[in-house]
Amino acid sequence: MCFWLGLENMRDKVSGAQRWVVKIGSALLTADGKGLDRGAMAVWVEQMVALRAQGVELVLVSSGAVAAGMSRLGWTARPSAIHELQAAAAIGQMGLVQAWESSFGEHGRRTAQILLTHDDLSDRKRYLNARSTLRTLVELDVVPVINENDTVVTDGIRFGDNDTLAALVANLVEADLLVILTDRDGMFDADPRNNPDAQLIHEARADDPALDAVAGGVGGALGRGGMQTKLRAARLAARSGAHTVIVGGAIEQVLARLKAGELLGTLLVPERGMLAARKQWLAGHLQTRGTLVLDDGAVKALVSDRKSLLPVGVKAVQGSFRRGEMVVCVAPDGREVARGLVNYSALEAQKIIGRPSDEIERLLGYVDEPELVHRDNLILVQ
Ligand SMILES: Nc1ncnc2c1ncn2[C@@H]1O[C@H](COP(=O)(O)OP(=O)(O)O)[C@@H](O)[C@H]1O
Ligand SMILES: N[C@@H](CCC(=O)OP(=O)(O)O)C(=O)O
Repeated sequence: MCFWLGLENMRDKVSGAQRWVVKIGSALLTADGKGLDRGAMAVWVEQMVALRAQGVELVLVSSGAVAAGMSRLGWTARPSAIHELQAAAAIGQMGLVQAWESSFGEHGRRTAQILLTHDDLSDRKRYLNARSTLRTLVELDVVPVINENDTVVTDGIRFGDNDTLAALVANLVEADLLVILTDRDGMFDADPRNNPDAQLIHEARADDPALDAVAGGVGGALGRGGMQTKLRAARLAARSGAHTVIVGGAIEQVLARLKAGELLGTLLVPERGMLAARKQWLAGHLQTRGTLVLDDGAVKALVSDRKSLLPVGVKAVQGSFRRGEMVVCVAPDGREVARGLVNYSALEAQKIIGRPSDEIERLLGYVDEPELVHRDNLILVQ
């Protein structure tokens, strides 16, 4: 079976990527169940700090809470009772974030803990809230360390779904690259545990149906998802135009070498570019809930200058919508010019339209964003 795309410039997409989501699985982080592998963590941190110094924005998705908790509790076998796994995750999460915090701290870097669920990211309002927190953290030069909130959902600990969570995070922060570090060198054309002759797949299209057959098996003793969830994650990340690399976390200087354009692991390529993918996602998925009537200046700012919509350029608000819902933007003559995800509810929007953004705090008592609709969340009607 041959997946080689023969596209030499594909690795440029990896080395040129400006925003990376790096996901590290339990199998790697916990040295086969003997607690957190702090030495390995320090080596990845060193590389992530170097990437940051080269201008790469980083978000880390770290598994390992259950495994770290099991080791703190002295449990040698993974329990099957979900409530025990949840308790282990709650205990282990403390050690996990402490370890990342102190390791990044040695390089003068700060970290922040974010616990998310898939449901959080399918709810429009929570999606925008998570997005603005993460954007702000990245702007503040802090590395967000994300795990699933295992106390309130159990999919992650049942199915090893942190791969999917990492892909959803890649969509959320509009990453151009998702790097999934695992205990194998990448995706092989058969499960290497049972097939010693299995060959590493270097490159493939994320949507190639032939990959389903090779990613069939489930994961190891600590990790749970195996290649299946990694492939699903790559496909999800591809929906917002991100490339995915599945690669061995133990490979020496793995992140630094990927940045240098070296051919490591398995590169899964999206079918569409980032902007086209995001606009298609916006266009396809949402019902509209209201209308914003713009003045001529705002129409020009959106259509000719490709800017965000600020409250100052809106003359009227129609309909009833909440933060995160889709609204239609019309010109003074009623012609639709764009649609997008709105940052404020209809009631809030009523209070801030026609006003400069620096007055939002005085008018509402808080500020979510200076824009009413951010240009990344806006599709122009051609
Ligand atoms: N085609 C394949 N190529 C590589 N690994 C595979 C494949 N199919 C199944 N696997 C298994 O997936 C495991 C990695 O997944 P998992 O245990 O969930 O790790 P992680 O904790 O890193 O998410 C590997 O150890 C490997 O045995
Ligand atoms: N939230 C869980 C992650 C579940 C899991 O097994 O994920 P992974 O090792 O990435 O396949 C934990 O931190 O233990």
